[in-house]
Amino acid sequence: MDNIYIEYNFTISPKEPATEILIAELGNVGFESFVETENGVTAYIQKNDYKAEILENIFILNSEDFNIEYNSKEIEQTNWNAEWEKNFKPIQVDDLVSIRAPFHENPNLQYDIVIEPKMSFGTGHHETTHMMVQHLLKLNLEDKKTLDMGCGTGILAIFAEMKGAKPIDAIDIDNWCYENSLENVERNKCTNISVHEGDSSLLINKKYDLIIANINRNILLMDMNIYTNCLNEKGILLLSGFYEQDISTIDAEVSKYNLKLETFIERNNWVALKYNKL
Ligand SMILES: C[S@@+](CC[C@H](N)C(=O)[O-])C[C@H]1O[C@@H](n2cnc3c(N)ncnc32)[C@H](O)[C@@H]1O
Repeated sequence: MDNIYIEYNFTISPKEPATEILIAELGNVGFESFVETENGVTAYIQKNDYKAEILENIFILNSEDFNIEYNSKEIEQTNWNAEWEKNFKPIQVDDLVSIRAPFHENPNLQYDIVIEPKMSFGTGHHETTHMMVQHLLKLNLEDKKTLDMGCGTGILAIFAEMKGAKPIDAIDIDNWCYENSLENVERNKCTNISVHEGDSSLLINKKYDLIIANINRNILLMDMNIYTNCLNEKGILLLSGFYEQDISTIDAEVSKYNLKLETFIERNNWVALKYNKL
């Protein structure tokens, strides 16, 4: 019985950011693994963990902003790791950074990030993560007190430490991401990162030289006053998780707090913005 799984194929439109939300929800109800597909995601749950409420949860997720449909089938699981290895391809950013799973060969670039994402977001495959790594690459992070808000797998905090940032707080609202970040921090032998489970309520009386927040448009707009309040003078704020057409709304909000947009990167209509505090 243990190796009988139910495979769910979800079709999600538009695909982002609903895929991320769905993966987090499915993780909470016992799904074990996820493979992103062209139109959504395929997720697996052991048959003996399956409960009828799962379908209700998925139904609740449908909203005016996105639509999720699915079909499911029972499968006999043979070698899950082999499936995983087939589907998680290593990533390279600007020929300087490699992001890979422990079972991939090290391509020996300047920076080598090893991530076992399991159910968390943050393998470098997504445009937003890729662009945040590109921004970080260009910065001098030596001894910069850093916050990675919405850390997912911990990838950006880990890269910030590799570039000399310290101390670093990595925060995620999701318990799975918290656990996964702890594992990845250890896997990359990082010693300057504290991982916390929670949200912006953890930021009272905190101060940083650099804040990295790859979350989504609505959370960023909602919490911007708190993030910017934590930023030291001349500090840097990197934001991603939204589309090019959202720049004016985000910029109107961030500009209220004495920050100036210096530059941005765009990739497949996703953007990552760099702000300086005046
Ligand atoms: C787009 S992922 C980014 C992951 C990683 N930082 C990266 O760049 O690949 C966004 C993360 O933000 C987390 N998140 C969502 N809302 C949050 C909130 N209000 N406070 C903190 N984290 C949040 C999600 O659980 C998710 O792991």
